[in-house]
Amino acid sequence: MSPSLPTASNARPTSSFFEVRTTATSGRGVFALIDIPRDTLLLETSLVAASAIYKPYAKEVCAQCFSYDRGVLWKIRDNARSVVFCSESCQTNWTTDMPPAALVAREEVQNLLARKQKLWDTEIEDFSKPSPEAIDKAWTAAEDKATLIRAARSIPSPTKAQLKALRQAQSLHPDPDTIWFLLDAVIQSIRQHDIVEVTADLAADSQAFINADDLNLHVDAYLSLLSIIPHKLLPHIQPSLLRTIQSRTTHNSFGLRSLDEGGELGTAGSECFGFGVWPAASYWNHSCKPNLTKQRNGRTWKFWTSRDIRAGEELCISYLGGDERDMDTAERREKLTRIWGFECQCERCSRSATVGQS
Ligand SMILES: C[S@@+](CC[C@H](N)C(=O)[O-])C[C@H]1O[C@@H](n2cnc3c(N)ncnc32)[C@H](O)[C@@H]1O
Repeated sequence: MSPSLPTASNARPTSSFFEVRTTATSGRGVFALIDIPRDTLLLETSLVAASAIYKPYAKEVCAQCFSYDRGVLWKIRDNARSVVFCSESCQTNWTTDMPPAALVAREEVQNLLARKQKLWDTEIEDFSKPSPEAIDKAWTAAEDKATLIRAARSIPSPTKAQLKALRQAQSLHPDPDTIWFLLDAVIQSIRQHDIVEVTADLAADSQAFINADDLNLHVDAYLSLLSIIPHKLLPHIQPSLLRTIQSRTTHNSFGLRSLDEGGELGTAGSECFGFGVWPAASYWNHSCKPNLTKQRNGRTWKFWTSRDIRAGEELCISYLGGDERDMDTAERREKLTRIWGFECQCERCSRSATVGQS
């Protein structure tokens, strides 16, 4: 019997090629169960927990397949929902896949953002991550407001305090990238019921916010969503969902990049116009000498062996997307620590740390 390709539709991937198990230094990793020849397709997954296209690219990236053509504006537009498409079939697929209330929710968010013309500072200078206690405190305070807002929107005669909380939430200036990402998490959780459990299994970051402002942006986006989206979606906007997805994003995101330029297809040498979380693809550890290559095709990520693999070897991708080839150990470690927040323990780095190679 030939090894089966996992579908990885709704759980930690299992396959006759590999298994997920605990490593000595890097949490869980994926290990080959058998010898695997070069160029073998090991995993194909299109299950996305949430994704976002950065605001400057909103008219240049297809909302369905993430196609990007060097800044060309796509002509098929749905301005009311702030999405563009590279083809009519992408528009049809995107629209058909959306629950009707989600389409209305996108309109409400777009209306809100169009009214609030705040210019967002992209230069981040403060990198003091809030502690887990500060994060808990902020969400607990938000929950008190959320209870009032939910009541103001749901009961026939809300109290003054409930109406005040609703008005305050409606006057917030949510950050576009944050509110679109959180709304997408809510929409995906409606479309795929077990996505929260699947995402919760991923490596968590207890300090997932860049700084206190970033934490506030998330809380504000949560309260804004509660204050404007259709009633039908209110029960789906739960802090547990938003906190789960947010705390998994830093360790498990894949950059959305143009597919047409240098380096490994879909990863390096290209512009990054957004990001997303593909849970089944989030168990590969990083290696500075990877034995897998990855490629995105539309919403699907595929992973292949880039050389012959022996049973028992760990299967790794490069989080540096090919840049690792031109960097020395110190540069690689610096970049992985800065962007991904871990000190690389891969074989190449560990060897060079002991024998002084790059
Ligand atoms: C996408 S997850 C990979 C799976 C993860 N090890 C787990 O247990 O779920 C990325 C996280 O794995 C760990 N990791 C991945 N590659 C590593 C490496 N080369 N050295 C040390 N830690 C690594 C880091 O904590 C990183 O944030």
